[in-house]
Order: sequence, then C-alpha cells, then structure tokens
Amino acid sequence: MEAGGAGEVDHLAGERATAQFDVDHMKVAWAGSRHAVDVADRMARLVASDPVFRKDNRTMLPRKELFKDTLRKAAHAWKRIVELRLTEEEANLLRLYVDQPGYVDLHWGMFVPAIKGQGTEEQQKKWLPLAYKFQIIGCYAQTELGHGSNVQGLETTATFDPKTDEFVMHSPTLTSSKWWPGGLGKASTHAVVYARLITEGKDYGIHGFIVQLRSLEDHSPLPGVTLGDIGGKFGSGAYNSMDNGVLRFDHVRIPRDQMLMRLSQVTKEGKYVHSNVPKQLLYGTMVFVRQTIVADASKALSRATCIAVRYSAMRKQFGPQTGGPETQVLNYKTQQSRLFPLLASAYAFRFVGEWLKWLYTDVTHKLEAKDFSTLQEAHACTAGLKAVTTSATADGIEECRKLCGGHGYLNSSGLPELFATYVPACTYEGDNVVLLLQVARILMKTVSQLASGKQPVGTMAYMGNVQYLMQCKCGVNTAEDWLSPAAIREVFEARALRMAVNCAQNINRAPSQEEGLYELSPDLLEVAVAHIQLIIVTKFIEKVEQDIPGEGVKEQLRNLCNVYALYLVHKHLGDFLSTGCMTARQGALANQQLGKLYAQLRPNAVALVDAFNYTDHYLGSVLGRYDGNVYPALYDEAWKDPLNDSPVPDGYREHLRPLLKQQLKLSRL
Ligand SMILES: CC/C=C\C/C=C\C/C=C\C/C=C\C/C=C\C/C=C\CCC(=O)SCCNC(=O)CCNC(=O)[C@H](O)C(C)(C)COP(=O)(O)OP(=O)(O)OC[C@H]1O[C@@H](n2cnc3c(N)ncnc32)[C@H](O)[C@@H]1OP(=O)(O)O
Ligand SMILES: Cc1cc2nc3c(=O)[nH]c(=O)nc-3n(C[C@H](O)[C@H](O)[C@H](O)COP(=O)(O)OP(=O)(O)OC[C@H]3O[C@@H](n4cnc5c(N)ncnc54)[C@H](O)[C@@H]3O)c2cc1C
Repeated sequence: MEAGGAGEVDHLAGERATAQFDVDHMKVAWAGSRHAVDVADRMARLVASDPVFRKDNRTMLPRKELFKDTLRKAAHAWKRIVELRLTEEEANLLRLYVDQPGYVDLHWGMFVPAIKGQGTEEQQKKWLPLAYKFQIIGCYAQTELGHGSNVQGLETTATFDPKTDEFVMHSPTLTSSKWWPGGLGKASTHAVVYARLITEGKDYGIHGFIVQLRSLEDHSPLPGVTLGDIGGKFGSGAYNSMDNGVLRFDHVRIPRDQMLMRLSQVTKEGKYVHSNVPKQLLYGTMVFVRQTIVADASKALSRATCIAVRYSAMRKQFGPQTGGPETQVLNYKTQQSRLFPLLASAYAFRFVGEWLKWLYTDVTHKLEAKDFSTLQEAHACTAGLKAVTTSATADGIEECRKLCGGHGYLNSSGLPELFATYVPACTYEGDNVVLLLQVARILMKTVSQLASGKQPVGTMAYMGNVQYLMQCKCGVNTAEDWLSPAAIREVFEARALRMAVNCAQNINRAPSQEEGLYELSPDLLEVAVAHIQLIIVTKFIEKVEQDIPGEGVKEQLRNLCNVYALYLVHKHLGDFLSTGCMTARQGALANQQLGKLYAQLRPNAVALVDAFNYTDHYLGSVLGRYDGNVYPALYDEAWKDPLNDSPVPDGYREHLRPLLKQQLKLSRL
C-alpha cells in the first residue's frame, strides 16, 4: 500500500516534493471523476487487504495449482460482491484489481454481451438472469483450430432438423474443433458457439447459438461433447491461469430457440428469415470487446511505466567525474527519451479510450434506433485503436523491463508476467495486422469517394479537406513553434491523408483492385497506423483543451500531449519527410523541442505515475513499490523461492555429488 504508516520511510519523498502540480487533481483527470477515484480506491484496498487475493507466489505455482487458485479467487470475489452488495461498477473494479485472468472475464466480457447484443428479448429474459446469478457459466466459442481471423471460414455446422425442431451441432473435421476460447477448457457450462447455419439444404453462413456443454449436476461434459484445455502458454503465471479450451461436437442436439435470433431467425418449418439489418451486426460482441481492450491498454502500460519510473528514480549508477553521489538513472537523457514517451502514451491511450467508450455508446444508441450510418466508423475506430494501442503497449512493457536493467528480468519485478499476460492482446480479438488492413480498406474506399464529392464524416472528416492538406506547408520555424496544437494537428492530418492518397493511386495502377490491395498491403498497414495515430493525437489535444481543474494539471497534460505527438513525429520522420509534410530542419526542431519537454517532465515524473493511484498489491512489483525501498524487498523476495527451501538442493545426491566425487578421484590420479 501507499507510504504513510508508522515507521515507513518514503525513499521517493524528494521526488514527490519536486512535482509542479496537484497530484490529487491529476488522479481525478486520470480516473475521469472524483467518484471514479473514490470507488477505485475502495475496491483496490479491499482486494489488497484480503489474503485470498494474494498473488506474490503466482509465478511459482504449477499450472494445476494456479488454475485452482484462479477458481478460488473467482468464487471468493463473487462471495464478496454478493455479501457487500457491490454495484456493477464496484464489482468490475474488484475483478480488475484481483488481476488474474480467468473464466469470469469471458463470462462477463463476451458471453453476456453476446446474448445482450444478439439475443431476442425473450432469449435475454431466459438466459441473462441465469448468467447474472452464476447459475450457468458461459464463454465465447468462435475460433477454430483451422480458422480464427477468417470468421466466414469457420466449419462447425448447425443443421436444422424440422422433424424435432432442433439444431444439430457438429464438428465435421479436425480443423473445425473450437480452439482457444477462454473459460471453455474446464469452467464453462455453456457457450455461445458460432457455426454455419444450414436449413433446407442451404448454408446461410455464420450464426450464434447458445449450447450447454456440461452437466449442471456434476460438471461432466454432456453426451457428444468433447472438451479439454489446449495446454500451457507463454510465461510463468500470466495467462496460464486461463483455461483456453478445445471443443468438438458429435451431432449434439439443441432446441431451435437456442439460436440467437435478434438478427435472423429460423421458423419451425425451417424457413430462414433475415431481419432488415446489416449482417455485420453479428460481429457486435467483438466491436464491444475491442473498445474495452483499448481502455485496458492504458492500464497495462501505466502499470509498467509506474514500475519503471519509480525504480529509475531510486536506482543509481555512476557519478560525476569529480566524485560525489551517484546519478539516479532517471537523470540520464537516454533513460528519459525511452521512458517518457511511454508515460505520455499511457495518458494518451487513457483519453482516447475514454473517447472510444463515448463513441461506442453513441453508435449503440443509433443502432437501437435503426440508424446504421455509423457502423463503419465504429468498426474502423475500435479495430484500429485496438491494434495500435495493444502493439505499443506490449512493446512498451518490454521496454520498461529493459529500463529496469537486470532486476527487471526477475519475476518479482512484475514485468515479465505483465508482458506475458498482455502480449496476446496483439492477437486475440483480431490479429493486429488483420485489423489494420480492415481500417486501410475503409480509408481506400473513402479516398476513392472523394472525387465524387462525398464528404467523409467522423474521424475521417479531415480527408474532405483534401485540396488544402495535399499541398499545405508546415509553418514551424523554431523549436517552440512545435508547441502549437494547430501545427501538430495539421502535419498529422497531412501525413495521414497524403499516405492514403499515394497508396490509393498505386493501387489504381495495379491490374485489378484486388491485386493492388494484395501487393500494397505493407504500405496499407502504415496508412492505417498514420490515421489511427492522428485520432489519438487529436483526442489528446481535445482533452487538454477542456476545462481541467487543479493547480498545474492542465500544464502537465499539455506537456505529455506534446511529448506523445513529437515522439511520433521523431519515430515516423520518414513518413513526414517522404510525403513532403515537413522539412528535415523542421524534423530536427521537433526533436530539439522534445528534449526540452523531457527536461520539464523530469521533476514531475514520479508524481505523474502516483496519479495512477495503484496499490502495491495491484502493481505486484518489488521495483515499483510506492516507498521506493527496493533493495530489502528484492533481497527478501529471493528467499521465498522454493529453490531456497533448503541450502542443499534436491538432486545433489543423484547428480552433483557423484560428479564432484568423480572429479576428485580424477584429480588424484
Ligand atoms: C496476471 C495478470 C497480470 C496482468 C494483467 C494485465 C493486463 C491484462 C489486460 C487485458 C486483459 C483483459 C481482458 C481481456 C478481454 C478479452 C480477451 C479475451 C479473449 C479474446 C476473445 C477472442 O479473441 S474472440 C475471437 C475474436 N476473433 C476475431 O476478432 C476475428 C477477427 N476477424 C474479423 O473480425 C473478421 O472476420 C474480419 C473483419 C477480419 C473479416 O470479416 P469478413 O470476411 O466477414 O469481412 P470483410 O473483410 O469481407 O468485410 C465485409 C464488410 O464488413 C465490414 N466489417 C467487418 N467487420 C466488421 C465489424 N466488426 N463491424 C462492422 N463492420 C464490419 C467490413 O468493413 C466490410 O465492409 P464493406 O462496406 O467494405 O462491405
Ligand atoms: C490468449 C488468447 C485468448 C483467446 N480467447 C479466445 C476466445 O475467448 N474465444 C475465441 O473464439 N477465440 C479466442 N482466441 C482466438 C483469437 O481470437 C485468434 O487467435 C485471433 O483472432 C487470431 O486468429 P488466428 O489465430 O487465426 O491467426 P491467423 O489469422 O492464423 O494469423 C497468423 C498470421 O497470419 C497473418 N494473417 C492472417 N490473415 C491475414 C491477411 N488477410 N492478410 C495479411 N496477414 C494475415 C496474421 O497477421 C498473422 O501474422 C484467443 C486467442 C488467444 C491467443
């Protein structure tokens, strides 16, 4: 927990004293409201003070024990939620702070939303109360051994039998085995299964079905259902707490009313009826989850940067040639230029995540009113932001590990497990490359419609300003000029649009559109990234333009926003130069300004990570401790490893002793 208890010494007090802003108000800006800070604080402390939620030994547990520990924590969390009558907001936060991936994530995160989004009112009335009370446990079974990205290529079949008014669920091939769904392997009693709907001899493509998998009496798989876990995954602890599973059906029958029928129906005579709605609504659960993944990216990256900033502030190496105390590694300019852009990115992802949540809610209201005009915008923003933020976060966590030197490689630093748990976010809920290509296709379509005078809307509205953006010249003359939000916005808009137009022109030169899209797909990825980075920068600028209370808070956020934008300019300078958006000199000025911003950020760095308001329990890192008292903690932690249970290791008698004795004999010869 935070420092302040009797006898505790705050080794980072000096760092905290140099902050030039009101940390308490920054906590509000980060969390979204005073209420959000208070609820999060209460839930984090509740979890941290409960011994069942202990996690410091997690990476040392064998898989079976880790899984059992996950079941115990999930059951205990549910018990506390019921006993304390927690609200949905409080319950979600409690689960977040328990911080152990498990079946509940998929139950609440995908099974329930799939039924809400794709079930009729009647189906919702039947299934949701069961799910809400945990009388059933559900998962989301879409991906198969043979196909994940290509959802239309799934092979599982649901064939309607009008004689019995049932669907027959079947896995016709090995590759049709469901493979990966979280919670499926050992915990779930039910699944929303995606399968090809076949009726009257015709294949109508992929639809969702609620299928019971296990007995509610003894949890054994139902007849015709084969179930299991798919095996150990990357890293110790980490995502191994999750029972990602395999599922096969051998002609399993389910009642007709277990097809999710909000978007399309099958009558009892076997007639297929499609409601007058876009078929992509079938993908609605994925859009919902991608939006939550963007919010999670800021949590994971802020955790990693919190650990790296606090540790870098206490760690000392070398010193001035003239003698005197050693230098805090955070004072090295190289450390700052690697770490501060990640800190700025954590804030940027937090605010774009907040905006994306608003967009998602807005689109959902429109869909309810049968207005489908913003569906494409929702798809492009959720897919693109999911891809860009998760890739940057995974890379950022790994960079934070390196920023902590050797100690960052220890499990007790928390960083290896955080990385191993986080990195599959680049793959699940849509491989990042596949998702960026979706965004790029939409951008190419938008460019092709510009000539006809169709005005792009939403986050693509800037493309309508094509005449100006294709020829504008960046007006920056001094390093300070880069502090202008208008200048930053313009170069990001010009870069994104010019890259998109260039790519569209190259595609048009190809023998066919399809061939062009195929040949130029590496360029298309960069086009999509440029567009998404523009969105993140724009939303950060808009955030900073709002009324933000608290002494110095707005100034710090403006600083972070400029760091984020100019770091991207520096990193992608090739894009900006090759599209003629700026000159090499202006690029050098941006880098010069970046150096000045790092110097301004330095005295505020520790306070900026304190504003995340993470408990030591949630951080799970001896290096990131609030009090900065790292060395005794590292030393104590080492002795907890089971390898240190005895001074002479198991295996000495069989493998070390004979070897040593043999060497002794040989040396005597
Ligand atoms: C120990 C603890 C320590 C630390 C913890 C720290 C951090 C942890 C952090 C986070 C963890 C927390 C939570 C995790 C939560 C969840 C993760 C768990 C599980 C993940 C679950 C899954 O993975 S579920 C499976 C997901 N699968 C996919 O995403 C598949 C990807 N593929 C697709 O989406 C599609 O098939 C496609 C889009 C790639 C292609 O589809 P299709 O072939 O049908 O389409 P076309 O390309 O032909 O396009 C046709 C038109 O449709 C439009 N379109 C496509 N998709 C959508 C959409 N979703 N919405 C709207 N429109 C869409 C497309 O644009 C085309 O439009 P046109 O106008 O051009 O016709
Ligand atoms: C930890 C974890 C949890 C998961 N949980 C669930 C779950 O709960 N439920 C569920 O249904 N699924 C789940 N999944 C599955 C996940 O959604 C898929 O793995 C993901 O969608 C990627 O699909 P894939 O595995 O088929 O990758 P592939 O598509 O086979 O990707 C392999 C490579 O091919 C490339 N590629 C593929 N298509 C293209 C293309 N068109 N153009 C260019 N390159 C391409 C990719 O970029 C990648 O480099 C989970 C996966 C993981 C890792």
